[in-house]
Amino acid sequence: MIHIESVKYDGKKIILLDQTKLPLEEVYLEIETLKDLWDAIFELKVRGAPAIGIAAAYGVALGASQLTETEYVSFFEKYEEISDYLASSRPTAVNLFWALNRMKKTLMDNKNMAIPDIKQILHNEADAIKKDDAEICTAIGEYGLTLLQDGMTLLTHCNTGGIATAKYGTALAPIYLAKERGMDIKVFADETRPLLQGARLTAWELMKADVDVTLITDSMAAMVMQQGKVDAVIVGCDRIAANGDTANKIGTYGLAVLAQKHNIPFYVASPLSTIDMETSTGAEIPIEERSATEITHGLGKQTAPDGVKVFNPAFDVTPNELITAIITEKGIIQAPYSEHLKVLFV
Ligand SMILES: CSC[C@H]1O[C@H](OP(=O)(O)O)[C@H](O)[C@@H]1O
Repeated sequence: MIHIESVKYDGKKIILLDQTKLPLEEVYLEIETLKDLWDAIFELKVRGAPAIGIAAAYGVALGASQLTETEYVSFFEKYEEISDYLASSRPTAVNLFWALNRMKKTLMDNKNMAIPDIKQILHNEADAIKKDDAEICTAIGEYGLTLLQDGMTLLTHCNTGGIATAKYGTALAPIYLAKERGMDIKVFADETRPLLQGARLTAWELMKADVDVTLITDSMAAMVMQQGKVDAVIVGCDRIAANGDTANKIGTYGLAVLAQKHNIPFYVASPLSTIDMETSTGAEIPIEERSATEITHGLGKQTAPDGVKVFNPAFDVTPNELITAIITEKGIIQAPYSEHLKVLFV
């Protein structure tokens, strides 16, 4: 697999692969202000729960590096403003908050250090979050691989590949490892309306890795399952509640219902950083609602009448009872999730 780093930081600027330009252009943005980073996260120039967390970690490191406060109390106050600002960019992917919390803890754990040293420590911690994520996604790939057999066809939704993480991705990680080990795995990729992450990003990523991928519209998923063409569904996630209810890209819940109807395993691939034990059920997961124009003017072309009412939730919640297993870096978790997820955090 050709690894593309979608988020980098050199101490003065964050370099982001602009995912809104794919698949036609590979454009890298040089982000030097917090507003530009906030906008990049909100506009999905950087996207995917783990990648959002990594970008936010570099965001507070960048913001801290630009602070002029020379003593801890005022430095910390300004730092909190930076962190709270980035936390307001998108509400659903818990990795954003997990990364910001880890960075703030690092700052507080080093409050007796000199300010210049604190700034370097924050940079190092953000690098560690990225490095950890690459190892975590590799481990998710290894565990996910144990669920795959040569000749299987998988269906996936949205984009959960290398560009959404530090490497390999989550749901795509086992697919990449299978390819690297010479296994014959085929993939149906849902285009994933309205922003088409599946068509624009997953199809692009998998073709670059020479994986056999077939693009379908979201509405075709039912038919390919009905025709017996899908051996398993594997998706990513943005937040898993303590009982296993899972928020993921809009359309995921429908796939889970279809998978149950057709007796097809439904797997969720998730780093522990996307499991939110503070949120007890899916009903409490904040679901981002996005602008009407993403639907009425999909990618710039008007396809609906002016003034039409629109509902545009970016995510939905799959009840835990529809999930066959959750693939994490610590192993494959099955129901009862309330019991089995808790064990991961002891
Ligand atoms: C490993 S990516 C997880 C998750 O993030 C995506 O959402 P978005 O494209 O809005 O950032 C999608 O829900 C993926 O499954």
